[in-house]
Amino acid sequence: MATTTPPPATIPTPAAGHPKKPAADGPGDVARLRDAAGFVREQETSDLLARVLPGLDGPELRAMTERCRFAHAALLVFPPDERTLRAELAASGLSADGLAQPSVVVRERLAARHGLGAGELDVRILRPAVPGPDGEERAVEVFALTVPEGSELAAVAAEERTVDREAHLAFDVERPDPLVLRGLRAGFLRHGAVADGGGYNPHEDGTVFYFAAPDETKTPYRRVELYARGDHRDVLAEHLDGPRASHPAETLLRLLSGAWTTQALAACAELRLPEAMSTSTARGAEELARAVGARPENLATLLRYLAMVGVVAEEPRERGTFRLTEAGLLLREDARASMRPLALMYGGPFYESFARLAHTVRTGEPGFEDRYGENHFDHFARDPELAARFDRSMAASAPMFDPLPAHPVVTAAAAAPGGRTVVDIAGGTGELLGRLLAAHPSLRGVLLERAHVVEAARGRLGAVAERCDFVTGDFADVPADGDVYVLSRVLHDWDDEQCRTILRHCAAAMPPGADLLIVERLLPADSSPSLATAWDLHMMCNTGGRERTAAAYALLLADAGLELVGHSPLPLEAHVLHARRR
Ligand SMILES: C[S@@+](CC[C@H](N)C(=O)[O-])C[C@H]1O[C@@H](n2cnc3c(N)ncnc32)[C@H](O)[C@@H]1O
Repeated sequence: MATTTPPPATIPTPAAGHPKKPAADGPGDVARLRDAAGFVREQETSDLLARVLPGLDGPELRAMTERCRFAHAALLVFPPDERTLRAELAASGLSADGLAQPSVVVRERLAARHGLGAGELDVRILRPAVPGPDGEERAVEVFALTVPEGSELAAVAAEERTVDREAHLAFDVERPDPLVLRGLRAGFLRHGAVADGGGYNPHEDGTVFYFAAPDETKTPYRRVELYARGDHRDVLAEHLDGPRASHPAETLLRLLSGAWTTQALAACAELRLPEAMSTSTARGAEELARAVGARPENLATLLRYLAMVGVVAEEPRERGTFRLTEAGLLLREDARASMRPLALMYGGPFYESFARLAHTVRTGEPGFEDRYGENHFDHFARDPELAARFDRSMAASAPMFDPLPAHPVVTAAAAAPGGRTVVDIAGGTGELLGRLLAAHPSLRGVLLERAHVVEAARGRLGAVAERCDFVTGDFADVPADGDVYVLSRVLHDWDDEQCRTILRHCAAAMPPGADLLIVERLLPADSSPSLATAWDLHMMCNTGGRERTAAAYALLLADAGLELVGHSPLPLEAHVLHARRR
């Protein structure tokens, strides 16, 4: 599908005639069209998905088959003129009377590939219908590049016919919504397909996601398309952000301008732009500028950038007006697990410390300490406003705690007679402990924190604070006699030696049958992309800590006389590790 398609041009139906000989080597276009039609006619969606994505089977294949259906196979042909194109279609058993539209996208791709001006190329698109094995509505998508007799474009045709770069298979997504699209996309990527561009077509009100098929794919088609009716640019932004085949300099330019995204999000939060916007009604830059106290022209520039990264969306039917996306909604102060404080932290103090990353790599000293002259916890402790913002920014990831009240260690403690106690070590403002106590009225809690954080936690815990003791202290003060000990996002703040000390304090305080739950992101054992890899850099630069693999945590635990008995995933790529005394 084209991302932008001008209005249709009608090509008059020619008198029937014999197609001319192909202008180049390899199978002629009639044979290629006939093969494509046969392919479309025969394929069952389920079989085809399994061939496109080898390894896809069982419930995942069934789920995908329920959500998308094979819609067309596409190919590029090279007729010398319109009349021949129609004759070739007829000779291949395809309807020759459809409307032909100019195809902007394929024309531009061809021009870029062969170093030609797009104006020199006439590319049309037709979609003759071909029913599937059970009469399903399908088509062959035919792109036609006009290659007049004797034209120099014959060389282009010869190469394209051999490599068949425009050939692709397309699946229409049934009842598309962000969840379904993310699931399908994840399935494609998991089975070796690679994101390869896409776009939103306002004329058709449809969103297309392109993939390069996996190397082991078992069809002759190397590209696959998922097509979803409607405007799904939020999901598309994620798709386009992934690894793409592009010029190396383009890759680097995108990476080098990454800091601008951090600052655009921080500016958006600072201006309280999300509070002035809605997800349903689009507003123009002038109106928004009045609402947030900004200069309209400059705000329009910021809005366009924010639209590019998917935080706002430009209204396709009314250019220059913008609405908030689901991601943008999270930057509102009053959103559940608001990310506004995080945006201000990453665009503020942590932005400045990251400018010292090379210093950290060279010397081992955290960039934060080089910039502010002290450890980041001490620095925040001396600035109540900053401390409150840091505490709230930690709460932004609180959805990762959602499954923890149902963790077997917690439910067993809650079900045990006599009332059990959960000790949350460096528990912040009690985001996690509060959830555990609210879910299990039989549990009591102890929150150990630094003085200023204890005060904030007392205020935040509300009614469950009655079942909680607040202890001001250090890691050396871990209370004894608890049943479940929690270390959530604490160990990654510290180097290995400091972690051993913290874990030894825990082990010394834990009665023999007690459990320890550790919440952290785990570095993957291989080089697969993960949030932990990014936060590994963040911890190194800001706290002198690090993210670790499960195996590295097992070793640290063992050094403190503890044993890792298992771990399970949590939302936002976090994990909960379960340890006991050996
Ligand atoms: C990254 S936050 C994690 C907070 C909370 N556990 C969570 O997951 O949201 C780390 C916490 O460690 C606390 N902390 C730092 N140094 C500490 C120390 N020496 N003793 C006790 N707590 C400390 C900080 O105040 C901060 O709240």
